[in-house]
Amino acid sequence: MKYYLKCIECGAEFEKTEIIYTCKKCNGLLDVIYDYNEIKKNMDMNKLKNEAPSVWKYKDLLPVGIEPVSIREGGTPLYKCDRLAKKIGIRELYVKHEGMNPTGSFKDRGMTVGVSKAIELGMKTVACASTGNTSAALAIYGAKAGIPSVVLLPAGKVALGKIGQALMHGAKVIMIKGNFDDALLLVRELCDQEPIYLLNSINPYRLEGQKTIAFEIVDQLGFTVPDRVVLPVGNAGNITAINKGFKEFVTLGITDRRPKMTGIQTAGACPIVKAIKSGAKDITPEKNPETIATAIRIGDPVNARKALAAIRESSGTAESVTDDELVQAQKDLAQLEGIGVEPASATSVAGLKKLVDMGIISKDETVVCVTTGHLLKDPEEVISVCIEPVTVEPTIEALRKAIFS
Ligand SMILES: Cc1ncc(COP(=O)(O)O)c(C=O)c1O
Ligand SMILES: N[C@@H](CCOP(=O)(O)O)C(=O)O
Repeated sequence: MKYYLKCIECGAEFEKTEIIYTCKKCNGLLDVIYDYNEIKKNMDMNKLKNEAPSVWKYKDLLPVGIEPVSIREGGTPLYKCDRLAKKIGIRELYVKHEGMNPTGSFKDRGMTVGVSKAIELGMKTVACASTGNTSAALAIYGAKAGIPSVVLLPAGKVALGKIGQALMHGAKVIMIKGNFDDALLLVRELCDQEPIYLLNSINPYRLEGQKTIAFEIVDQLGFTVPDRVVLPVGNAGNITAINKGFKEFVTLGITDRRPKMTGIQTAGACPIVKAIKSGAKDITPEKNPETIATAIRIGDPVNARKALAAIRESSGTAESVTDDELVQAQKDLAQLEGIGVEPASATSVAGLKKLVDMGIISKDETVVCVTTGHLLKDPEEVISVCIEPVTVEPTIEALRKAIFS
């Protein structure tokens, strides 16, 4: 398949065989560009309409030419959430639950493509910085591929389940005395100096896997497009990737419009929201991001330039929510719809509610919220925000008392 890398800033083009993460001329972010006419010519519409969704269903739009390193990622449920919609006050709400991926987050979509690409390029070791989920996914796909993985985590700020995954799947886990942004700078330096393949979202190939969320949403809505997609934003790769997916379906003539991309951050870590609200060209990095949603505790999102463009060109918006608001949304998802998510994921629903209350999102819109990670990722947060279980003597009287009084 024909494709190449193109700088989003200066337009410089690079061969698909080059091992680069940013533009060699201006250091801008890179995009993967395909020959859409060729893809269109060879597109199997019958397969597209009838095969069950999964990342590799869309392999004609993915930059991998080998048998992929896969553990059946994607094909996550799109739930119609009428009780939650009623509580928020909108007509039609869906939740795309990415927590149902093999490692419990959307990162698997990126890593199945990213680690496959590493193998195709002949790389022997992979690495990332992570707030947790990226490291879990890298460890698992590295294990499946049979190559070592190195993960740098901000010490003391990663949810337990994610560290457990990275350790058990055999990654070299290194705690950095700093935040995620510090860890990312460090791992970029390492990968520039050593033959280690960087698989954070600055790697344009990894983001290609994540655009399949858009393809699946269209697929699962019977080849229609929602008015709006709302999702959490941290390092800002996912909102960029999903927007690219929707754009590609329009380019290929599969759909005829795109949803408004709406990014949600927390009040303690919201550089993208501030830039959108002020109309600034760039973000101002935040030095000390802080939030209960450790997955998006990020002050200097590396994909900010792509994400700001995605939000603006899709006529979307961005909003911040408090930790209290996201915990309430996490409970609503769990108790009204049976959808268990980690704190960062619940920002999508909290943000939707806030934007509906503010009158910015119309009650008549069809909205898809993306819930990015599973509840079991962060059991400590769950325990800290829920009522403690009661302990009773093993008698029917004590049991009755505990239940009925
Ligand atoms: C659970 C979860 N939700 C949301 C995000 C934010 O995604 P992105 O960094 O692509 O903006 C992340 C990671 O950053 C995450 O782990
Ligand atoms: N939440 C992310 C942080 C950024 O990872 P990225 O590689 O997608 O930029 C994580 O899980 O580590």
